[in-house]
Amino acid sequence: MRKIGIIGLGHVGAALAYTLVIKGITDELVLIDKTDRIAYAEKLDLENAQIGLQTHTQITIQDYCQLRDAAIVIIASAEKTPTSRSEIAIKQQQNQQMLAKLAPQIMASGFYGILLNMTDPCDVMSTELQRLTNLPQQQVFGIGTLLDSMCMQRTIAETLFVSPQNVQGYMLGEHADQQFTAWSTINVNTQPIANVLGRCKLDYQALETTIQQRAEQIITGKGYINYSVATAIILVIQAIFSDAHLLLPLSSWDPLHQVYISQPTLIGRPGVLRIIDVALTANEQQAFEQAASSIQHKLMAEKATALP
Ligand SMILES: NC(=O)c1ccc[n+]([C@@H]2O[C@H](COP(=O)([O-])OP(=O)(O)OC[C@H]3O[C@@H](n4cnc5c(N)ncnc54)[C@H](O)[C@@H]3O)[C@@H](O)[C@H]2O)c1
Repeated sequence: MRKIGIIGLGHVGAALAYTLVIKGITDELVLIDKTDRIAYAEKLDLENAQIGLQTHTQITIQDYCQLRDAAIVIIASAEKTPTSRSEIAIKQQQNQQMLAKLAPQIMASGFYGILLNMTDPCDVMSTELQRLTNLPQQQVFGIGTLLDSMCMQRTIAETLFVSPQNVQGYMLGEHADQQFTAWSTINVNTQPIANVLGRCKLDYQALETTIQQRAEQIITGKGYINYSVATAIILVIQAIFSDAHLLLPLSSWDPLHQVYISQPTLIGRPGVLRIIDVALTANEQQAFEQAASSIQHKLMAEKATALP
């Protein structure tokens, strides 16, 4: 039996629950939100939706004990959707306090599966979540720059008139605040992007700006991102269930910097299998170091404000 838990049934959690149900990816789904009526309404709506499906998903709500034998729990709870990426930092303290309440309840159930964190600031909160649950680092990670990398694939694909699937490579660093396009990792139609851009005389800086603006435009436009992020989470869930050994830019533990940071991460049934070292250019390595410092700084600021 495949069992998944979702904590936080806002825009992301609800879109994810719907996608899991209509694709028949999980046999059991545990839905938890701080508001009972939201969880109850989502259960009824998803149960009605199943009348038109050939698959069945058993849905239970508001019961942390049900997480005991879940394979994966997705943390999609937040105090309030940030309306801009800069607001994410302001929400950090509230979200940290929220995770401090959730984590003991998850662990009290006897849960020993994989925790996938969505809550922003993603790298900081993933670090916190591992500390709070004390689960092995292999079993805790965040969505990191996966969605941002999808934005990069789409932007480059549209510019060069190719399928986004023909664009491989990563956005790395700290999701939202200090993320960067690792140009040296990007191939288009198997060619290094440097060759392709050189031929088309395209400007890296202009392209980087368009990539970075893509997610921001969605957030300013409708106030949140849900469909694309739900798809990104489904990709991770299926890689875990099928033990795919898939390489994705996720927020995983970096022993050198002692933080979670978005880096190329190999995913399979146990969770993180290993981090893949990519040869970055000197500038990209510097951007990665800055991202690590930014995450460390936010964690230290959090500790300082937590003191009595
Ligand atoms: N990394 C990414 O690419 C990415 C993309 C989209 C969203 N996000 C992040 O995902 C998180 C969720 O986004 P959203 O748009 O769904 O937010 P939202 O505000 O729509 O939903 C949050 C939900 O969490 C619930 N909640 C709050 N406190 C809770 C608690 N203690 N226990 C259980 N539930 C609780 C709220 O009731 C609400 O339903 C945010 O932190 C957002 O920034 C990350």
